[in-house]
Amino acid sequence: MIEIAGLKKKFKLTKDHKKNKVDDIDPREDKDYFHSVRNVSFSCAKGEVLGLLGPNGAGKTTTLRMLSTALKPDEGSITIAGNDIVKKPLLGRKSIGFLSGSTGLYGRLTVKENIEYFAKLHGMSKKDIASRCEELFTMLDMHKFIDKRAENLSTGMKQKANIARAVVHHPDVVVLDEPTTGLDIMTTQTVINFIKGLKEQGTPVIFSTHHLDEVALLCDRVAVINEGVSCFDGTVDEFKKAGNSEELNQAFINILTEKQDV
Ligand SMILES: Nc1ncnc2c1ncn2[C@@H]1O[C@H](COP(=O)(O)OP(=O)(O)OP(=O)(O)O)[C@@H](O)[C@H]1O
Repeated sequence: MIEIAGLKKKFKLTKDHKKNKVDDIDPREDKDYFHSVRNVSFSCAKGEVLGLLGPNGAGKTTTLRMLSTALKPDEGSITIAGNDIVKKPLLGRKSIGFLSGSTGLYGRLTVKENIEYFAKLHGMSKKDIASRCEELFTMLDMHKFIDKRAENLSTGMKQKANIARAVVHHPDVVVLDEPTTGLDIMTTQTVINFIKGLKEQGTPVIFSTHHLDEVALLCDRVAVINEGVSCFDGTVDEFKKAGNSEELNQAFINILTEKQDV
């Protein structure tokens, strides 16, 4: 179980930003700071998949980077099995498997060498590394390219390898930032099946997406962020009810625009 409560994160504005400021000021901007995340709360229990939704710039990536401990929240708590990982970031790094757009691989190493290397960094034994790699290479359909250098991979192969890297240490919670963006249909399906597999194993999964068909296929819960503030957290059925539509895209638009009587 992971519980996120009252997260806030602001960034100091640079001189360049202030200089290039346009008239249409974002409500999240004050004199010196941009308040990317102003009040975000949601939770995801064992065996649940949560879809994190929001328009471009809503604060999803900033929120997920706080869950990964890459960013320290200004306020709020992130609790996994009773431990606040904001206060215990090392424990957080162990507990969370995080995939972001900038998750990287060493180009000169093969895929297998990369995954083994990150497993070693997590202190896994040789035996555990061998069995975990075999499991992940099968789940993510990677066997055909595990001996290729990472610098020679296609976008889809790279993403699968990055996912394997993110979860190699059996994290308690898996957090994926737009895991299917830019992938072809076959690779998207493999990633969707992989998330289903994590769910079956009881691992809570939180992923951000702009694709509501993925929410329909995978999610038990939905959290919506708009301009850095949580505006919905509940089950998929509650989401449809709150958005007054059986159709997820329409429910999402209605929740954002509060036209819930449409
Ligand atoms: N380091 C930073 N300094 C200033 N502003 C930032 C910084 N990082 C993010 N922001 C701003 O915070 C807001 C939220 O960004 P974030 O990347 O979290 O949004 P998002 O919901 O993931 O968007 P998208 O769906 O487009 O990926 C954006 O307006 C962004 O420009």
